[in-house]
Amino acid sequence: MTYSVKEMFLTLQGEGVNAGARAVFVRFAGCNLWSGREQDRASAICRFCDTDFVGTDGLGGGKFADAAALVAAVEGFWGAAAERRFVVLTGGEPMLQVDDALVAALHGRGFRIAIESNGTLAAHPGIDWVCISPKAGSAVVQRSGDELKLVWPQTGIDPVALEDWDFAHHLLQPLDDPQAAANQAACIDMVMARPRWRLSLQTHKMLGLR
Ligand SMILES: C[S@@+](CC[C@H](N)C(=O)[O-])C[C@H]1O[C@@H](n2cnc3c(N)ncnc32)[C@H](O)[C@@H]1O
Ligand SMILES: Nc1nc2[nH]cc(C(=O)O)c2c(=O)[nH]1
Ligand code: SF4
Ligand SMILES: [Mg+2]
Repeated sequence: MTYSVKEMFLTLQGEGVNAGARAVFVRFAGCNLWSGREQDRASAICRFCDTDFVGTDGLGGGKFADAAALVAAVEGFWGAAAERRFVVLTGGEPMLQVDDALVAALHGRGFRIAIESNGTLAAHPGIDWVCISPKAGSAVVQRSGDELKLVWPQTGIDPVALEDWDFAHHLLQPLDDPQAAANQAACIDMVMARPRWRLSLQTHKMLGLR
């Protein structure tokens, strides 16, 4: 199938348990919880998105005719080195496009595959690191994985109710909005009160990385 990719880049994973790891990011175009148009934000299910995922016009983006073409581009960003090949599939909502052919082709070139997903679609079973970030008002079907990364505070979600979801790590990531400082304080308070959770910071934003 043809994959629509907004942008692709080599950076450090900024968030979550893998923060600091060198990774190729593939940002798929499109999401099922917001059109991506500002005029639709107030009526969207997910209203706090910090990302432009509309179209295929970003750096490294485009339409890739098949999995082999997409993986060749990923490999181009990574370079020849064989050690610890790591790709993060994000978006937009990557599970709208990730399929058997892409997972097999990435594994065939030695990549460990992580996904950043809103959890409303089942994660592909071949993915090596599943990060799910639930959104209030959506039906989360993927309730197991490697890390649950809740953007917090978020009206309509109680973190305590997510503590028994089957994830190896439960993370709170401060909502990046004009109240960022208060949001960070709220996350710290929650982690101090409930040690199941730990703090995830968007370190790429602090470092000026993509
Ligand atoms: C842009 S989303 C793409 C992947 C997928 N659609 C999702 O929501 O998980 C990547 C990550 O950024 C987080 N995120 C989006 N907007 C944010 C914001 N304003 N502050 C903090 N994290 C945010 C999401 O919750 C998710 O963990
Ligand atoms: N460096 C970096 N780390 C990230 N972790 C999750 C991201 C995302 O937008 O999915 C992201 C991103 O956009 N950049
Ligand atoms: S689900 Fe993810 S990509 Fe979609 S609007 Fe929300 S944060 Fe953005
Ligand atoms: Mg991001």
